[in-house]
Amino acid sequence: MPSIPFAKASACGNDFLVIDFAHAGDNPSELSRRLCDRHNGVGADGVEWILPTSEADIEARLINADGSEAEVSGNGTRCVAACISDHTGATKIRILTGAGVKACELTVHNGTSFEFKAAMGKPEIAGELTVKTRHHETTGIQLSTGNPHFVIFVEEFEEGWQVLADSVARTPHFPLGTNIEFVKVLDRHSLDVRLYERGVGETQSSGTGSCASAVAAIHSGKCESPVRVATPGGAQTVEWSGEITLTGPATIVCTGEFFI
Ligand SMILES: N[C@@H](CCC[C@H](N)C(=O)O)C(=O)O
Repeated sequence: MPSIPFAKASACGNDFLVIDFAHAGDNPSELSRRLCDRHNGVGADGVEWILPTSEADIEARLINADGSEAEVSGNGTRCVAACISDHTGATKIRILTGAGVKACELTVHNGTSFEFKAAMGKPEIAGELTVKTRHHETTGIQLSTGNPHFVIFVEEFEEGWQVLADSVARTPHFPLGTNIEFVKVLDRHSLDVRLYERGVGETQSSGTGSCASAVAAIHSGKCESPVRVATPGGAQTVEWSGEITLTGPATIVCTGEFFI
């Protein structure tokens, strides 16, 4: 039976399959959709397809659960780093993504659980934007942390926030789509965040989303670096002074074979 070997890893509940690109076949987008299907596949928020490169230790190409390609994932990059470290014992891993090389440094290791501090580059802050949808007018901060984000500060997470996020992301303001973060400021160094990701929907956590939330909070004077970003799946720490660094866990959950 032809099959594809995979590793599944989770970073604060944001789960990824890490697979050699040699198995991607001629339609990686369709294959990723099948693999990520939570009922008929392995189940994941995305696939990190890995391949050799001369520019870093490894290249990782991210395909979201819906088959769309994304520039980078903060959590997915740490999941790749965990798999590489598990195989080679390396403690410093440079990963080429669609948003440049991300350097990951191992900070904690216990069995199949890892923690890395990753250099995530410089954010590009487009600024405040008001988006009108059928029933709402929503103001947020539009920025890129390698991929697109729209950060909305809220007092409380209102019921149905996922529906609002979906309709905001579909407006013409975001021709390439966007990830949406609803952000509650807890104090000068901590946030509570809910995430609605491009190509996935609601997720437990997001690395680039945590970076975007912290950068938007610091930029608008609500917080100071470092910022602890709590999400339903767990917490990560974001530091920002020029470059962003992101510290968080990644656990290898299982390995297996997907029958094609
Ligand atoms: N969960 C990720 C972001 C994954 C990519 C995103 N869905 C997009 O399309 O930009 C993270 O941890 O950063």
